Amino acid sequence: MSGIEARDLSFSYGTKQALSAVSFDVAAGEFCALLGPNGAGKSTLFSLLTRLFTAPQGSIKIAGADLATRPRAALAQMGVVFQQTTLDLDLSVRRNLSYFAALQGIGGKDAARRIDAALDQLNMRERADEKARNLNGGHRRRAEIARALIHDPKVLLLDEPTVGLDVAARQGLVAHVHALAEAGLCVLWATHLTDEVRAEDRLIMLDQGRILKNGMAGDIAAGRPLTQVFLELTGAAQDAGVAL
Ligand SMILES: Nc1ncnc2c1ncn2[C@@H]1O[C@H](COP(=O)(O)OP(=O)(O)OP(=O)(O)O)[C@@H](O)[C@H]1O
Repeated sequence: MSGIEARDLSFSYGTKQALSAVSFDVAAGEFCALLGPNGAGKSTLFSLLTRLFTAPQGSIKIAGADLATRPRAALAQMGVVFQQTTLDLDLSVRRNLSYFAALQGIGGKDAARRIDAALDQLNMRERADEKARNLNGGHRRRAEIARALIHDPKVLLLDEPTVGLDVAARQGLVAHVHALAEAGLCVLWATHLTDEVRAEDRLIMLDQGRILKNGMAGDIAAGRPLTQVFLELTGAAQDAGVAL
């Protein structure tokens, strides 16, 4: 399998159980929304998938490579966009990308070709020579996604990448990343916003460290507004004192 295979993942912070027996697959060419309210366990799951934390039990395969026993091979197939921006704001977009390429052992003409290709995929080539500081939030995010694609990964992980963006920039980013999945990439997109999920996406609904639903978003919504289904299933509306 060329995407993500996660089996029986659990994780605790001391006595606080953040994930319980989480298993799922995301295939190549799939856009999978990982939807969960605050505290659901999305960031913890990302930390396990990116090997920031070691899973005490269960297993993770990235493009067929086991993260525990073949970490280099697994991480080489992974592009990651973290919740907090990690661009150097004083450098141009191109320079940010070329530093990342150098870290991956990619240089010279090969790096230049890959950087142009990645920027084209995000429609960012025209901005290549602008300082990251001068870009708006949406363009900074697109530059970060381009950077995550330079080494040509098979899997792209994004942890709530639209936080702080206005509606137009959010929609633009969602559309760009869907296009990447349509081109064959396996995408895992963590969010707590139901309007970022399309009916044809895979949807994994996470709450209190457990998977509540895993299937096609349209099937899970079953003709009802996804927001309402999500609020009912997670009990979030009740917690917030909102009548549905
Ligand atoms: N360092 C930590 N120490 C103790 N508990 C933690 C720690 N980090 C997270 N938790 C708890 O683990 C659970 C899962 O948190 P996590 O950050 O993974 O959720 P999340 O879905 O990413 O939430 P958000 O959308 O708010 O970022 C929560 O109950 C959280 O309070």
